[in-house]
Amino acid sequence: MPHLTLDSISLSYDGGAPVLANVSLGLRSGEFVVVVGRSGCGKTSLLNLAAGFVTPTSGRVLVDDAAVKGPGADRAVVFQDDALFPWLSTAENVAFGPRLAGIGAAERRRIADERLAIVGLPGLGDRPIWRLSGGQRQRVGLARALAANPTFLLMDEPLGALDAMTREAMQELLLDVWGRTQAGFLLITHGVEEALFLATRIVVMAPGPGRIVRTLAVDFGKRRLAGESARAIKASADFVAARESLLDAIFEREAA
Ligand SMILES: Nc1ncnc2c1ncn2[C@@H]1O[C@H](COP(=O)(O)OP(=O)(O)OP(=O)(O)O)[C@@H](O)[C@H]1O
Repeated sequence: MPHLTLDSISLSYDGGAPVLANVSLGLRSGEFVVVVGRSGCGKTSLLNLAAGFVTPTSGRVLVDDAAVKGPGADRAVVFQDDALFPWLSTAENVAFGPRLAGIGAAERRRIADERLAIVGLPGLGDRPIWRLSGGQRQRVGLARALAANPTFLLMDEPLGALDAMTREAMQELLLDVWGRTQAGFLLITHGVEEALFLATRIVVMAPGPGRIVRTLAVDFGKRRLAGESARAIKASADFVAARESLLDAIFEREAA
């Protein structure tokens, strides 16, 4: 099974103080790993290492057994800012990667339409980007990431700019897409409930220097995909207990 590995990573930018110290993290196909932690603990740096945008000061980033030397089509990235091209149509945005890969117009359109259907925007391919809502634009960003059939999907606060209701709908969509693709998902969020609802594994980081302080296996997302309602899951005693435990870990509170 394909796996992405961060092995004993340390990172300093430009010879400065260490931002990450001895961080090890694995991501396999079919896993949904969510990284949480206070501002500045190095979450985005971790994702940028996995994406190949940043090189570690020491340690190794591997896909299977091969060293990552830069960005690759196997690792798609979705940012908070959807970063769409306003001068291209929705379908052209989705099929931007396939266009760079030299795929012809008809096949590009087929890929775009299929990915738009997966993210719940069937038939919107011809719409200009400026006529989409914020939530729709974020879906297009997700569809674009899916266009390359990535093995790993790396997401940095993808829902952070959305209003609460759109965000909840997008959480459901992410679960659905994860369930269909069985890619390995790595997501950074400041939302504790979001982390619990989506993850198969939650990784808690702490700053000074950035490091992993706790790892938590959860199955609320799997329960949702098995048909339990989101409301029932979030109101359940085990969800509430897991939320408290996660908050303790993030804010280093002692258990009462
Ligand atoms: N390109 C860079 N050059 C120098 N320092 C950087 C760079 N990127 C991040 N840093 C520093 O590294 C530390 C970790 O930043 P990072 O963005 O990885 O944390 P984060 O946990 O994602 O933060 P937030 O939750 O606020 O987004 C911070 O002190 C930040 O100022």
